[in-house]
Amino acid sequence: MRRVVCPGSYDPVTNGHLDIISRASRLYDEVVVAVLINISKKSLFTVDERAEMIAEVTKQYGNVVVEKFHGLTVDFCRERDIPVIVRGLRAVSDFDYELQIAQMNHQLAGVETMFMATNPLYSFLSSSLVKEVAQYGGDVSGLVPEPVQQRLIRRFSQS
Ligand SMILES: O=C(O)c1ccc2[nH]nc(Br)c2c1
Repeated sequence: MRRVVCPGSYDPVTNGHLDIISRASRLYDEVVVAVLINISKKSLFTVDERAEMIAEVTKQYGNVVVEKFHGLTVDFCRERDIPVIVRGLRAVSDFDYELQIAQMNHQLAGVETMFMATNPLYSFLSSSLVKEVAQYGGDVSGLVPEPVQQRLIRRFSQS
């Protein structure tokens, strides 16, 4: 079974992420979306909320599973015998960092990284920017899945 992992913080999942996940789900037998638990980084949504949102918006693909992890991505891959990481590249500016991480992951554990060019519609998109816009009442429809938009509206109306 050809399995890949799509690691990230997904705080929250955006349509850019979903574009990569959906395309990977058509290329591989199973896509494991690995939500990073990073206690040193303040997040808007808890890791469980983030995982729930991803599971909700990917369930129609039928071959996407969502897991949570902390530590090195290559350790996650080793523990689950997953040989490939899939990462999106939004713009040239992503490449330097992503190449460095990919080379380190190969050095550490022989894990390969397959890069996918994100849909140009989402090249400007990041979870951080979406949160910033939503925090000030900006309309992020079309940038995040509808359930995520609703959660953003609720979250910022509470604060
Ligand atoms: O949302 C982010 O922070 C983020 C980062 C890096 C990324 N690469 N490809 C995608 Br889609 C992507 C999204």
